[in-house]
Amino acid sequence: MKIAILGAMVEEITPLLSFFGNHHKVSYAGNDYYEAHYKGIDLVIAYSKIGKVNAALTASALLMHFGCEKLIFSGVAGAVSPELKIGDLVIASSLCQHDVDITAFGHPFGFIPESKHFIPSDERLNGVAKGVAQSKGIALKEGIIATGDQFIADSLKKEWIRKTFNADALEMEGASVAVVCDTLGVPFCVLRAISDAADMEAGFSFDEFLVSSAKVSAEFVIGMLDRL
Ligand SMILES: Nc1ncnc2c(CN3C[C@H](CSc4cnccn4)[C@@H](O)C3)c[nH]c12
Repeated sequence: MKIAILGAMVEEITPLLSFFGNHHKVSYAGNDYYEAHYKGIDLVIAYSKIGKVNAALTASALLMHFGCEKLIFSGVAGAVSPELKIGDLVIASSLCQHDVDITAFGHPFGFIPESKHFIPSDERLNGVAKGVAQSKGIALKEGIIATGDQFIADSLKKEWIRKTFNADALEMEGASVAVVCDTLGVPFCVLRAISDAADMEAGFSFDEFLVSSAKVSAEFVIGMLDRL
């Protein structure tokens, strides 16, 4: 089994590279891919750089060039649901693009013709995650994650996203990874730990909690590998 573990920022995969110490770096199409092995699983670990375009390119390379058969995204996110606090884990039930707007042609926000409005994650991978959460006594919220090419630091924008997409968390890469994996028929899940509340304090909160929240997500992903 060959599994991809993808982040957007180097901080999101650093805990993974530390854990899987014995890795081999392959540079390809503008990214560095780290190959490792863990309990009989071949791993390819990478970070895409920020945003939907970068994430789509790296996810495509992981599947089409490296032949990964499953993809797990690990990283941080802004909270939309008031239940979610810093460090809390959320796994996507489905993902959408909050910055897609062709409503002028009668389409709902986030909808592109011949595409899915909300892309569903793989139920089996999500089930593994829930099992890990239960066995470790960790809270894991399953909900809609909204993706867009904007760092949201504004309660009004955040509220619009919550109202328009019923989102529980937001970030900048998940839905594009979802489109790539769903289109290529590769099971995926998107796991994120909360780094901020996507409000006017978001920038400061993000800077303070990026590293610790990225570690929460990465450690959880490692726990999932033991159950795959
Ligand atoms: N409030 C929020 N809005 C949108 N996305 C997020 C995220 C998730 N990641 C972090 C990072 C922010 S941009 C970036 C740019 N420069 C430095 C650091 N981060 C981007 O990869 C998306 C956490 N909180 C978010």
